[in-house]
Amino acid sequence: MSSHPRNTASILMEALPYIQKYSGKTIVVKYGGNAMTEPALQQSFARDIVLLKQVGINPVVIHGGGPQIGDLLKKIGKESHFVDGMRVTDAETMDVVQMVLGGLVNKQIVNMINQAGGRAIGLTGKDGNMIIARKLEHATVDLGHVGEVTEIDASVVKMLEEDRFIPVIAPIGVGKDGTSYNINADIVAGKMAEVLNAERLLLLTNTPGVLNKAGTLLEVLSQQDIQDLIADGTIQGGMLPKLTCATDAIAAGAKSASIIDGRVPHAVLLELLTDQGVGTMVTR
Ligand SMILES: Nc1ncnc2c1ncn2[C@@H]1O[C@H](COP(=O)(O)OP(=O)(O)O)[C@@H](O)[C@H]1O
Ligand SMILES: CC(=O)N[C@@H](CCC(=O)OP(=O)(O)O)C(=O)O
Repeated sequence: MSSHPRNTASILMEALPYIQKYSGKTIVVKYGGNAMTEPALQQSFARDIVLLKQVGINPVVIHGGGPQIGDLLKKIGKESHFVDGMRVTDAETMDVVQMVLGGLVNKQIVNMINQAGGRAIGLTGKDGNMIIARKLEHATVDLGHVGEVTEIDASVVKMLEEDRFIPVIAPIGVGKDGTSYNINADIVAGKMAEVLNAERLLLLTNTPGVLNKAGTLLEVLSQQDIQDLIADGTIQGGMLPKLTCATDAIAAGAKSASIIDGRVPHAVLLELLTDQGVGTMVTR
């Protein structure tokens, strides 16, 4: 006997309690540069975001664009260097970061969401003095214009949310003196989730989630697990800022943070509105 294929009614019945649970709540979604490479996946991401808004949930999109910054740097003959998952950012690189994140990538995502039937507004952290930052001091390397968030004024985000818009935010901060800062998008997403008191924080990336040394997906991670996995080198590179921000968001009151596989079509809907998870959930 073959099992019955899932019909629309059963899918909707499964989604309904989740829609009720998240109705009127904010969900911060970090859309990583590695997860946004294929047009079909971009469209399914945009559809998911629009659908959330249409059923009364408030998505706030924070995007990355590391590979896209790397591509333009390469075209002008500059190599990318990363330390602990952070791009070493001299003044010229900072200009490229602003062009790529604030211009190209931000407007591509805005356009995708609008094409899918939503009303997205793209901003950087400079708009409305939203993301105030200072230089991130690293113990051994001068990271240049890499910033850390000192303050987020989310009033513009709240205003947009209430007015049926979907905010799409590039992780560029500004110092009190007007200096521009390049901030890892995961960190911005985590801080934004804290400030907005978001119900969920989803970080979309290009792996199934957090993997152990044998390459097996770790579906749930506690704070202690994370410390152990960082200490033994299992978690490294681009995964470090994700788990730092997940840990910080949870310490600040978020119930959970999830690192999910952005290569799975409709990953956002699957993670939020079905019983099935698509990655790693970080808990207390
Ligand atoms: N334990 C781990 N499990 C999964 N990925 C890991 C792990 N440790 C390091 N990584 C790396 O982190 C990367 C994801 O971070 P990053 O490249 O910054 O993605 P994004 O652009 O989505 O932010 C993965 O592609 C992988 O190379
Ligand atoms: C300081 C720092 O590293 N900033 C990142 C900002 C973009 C980002 O975070 O992009 P992904 O999410 O696609 O990795 C960068 O320059 O690549």
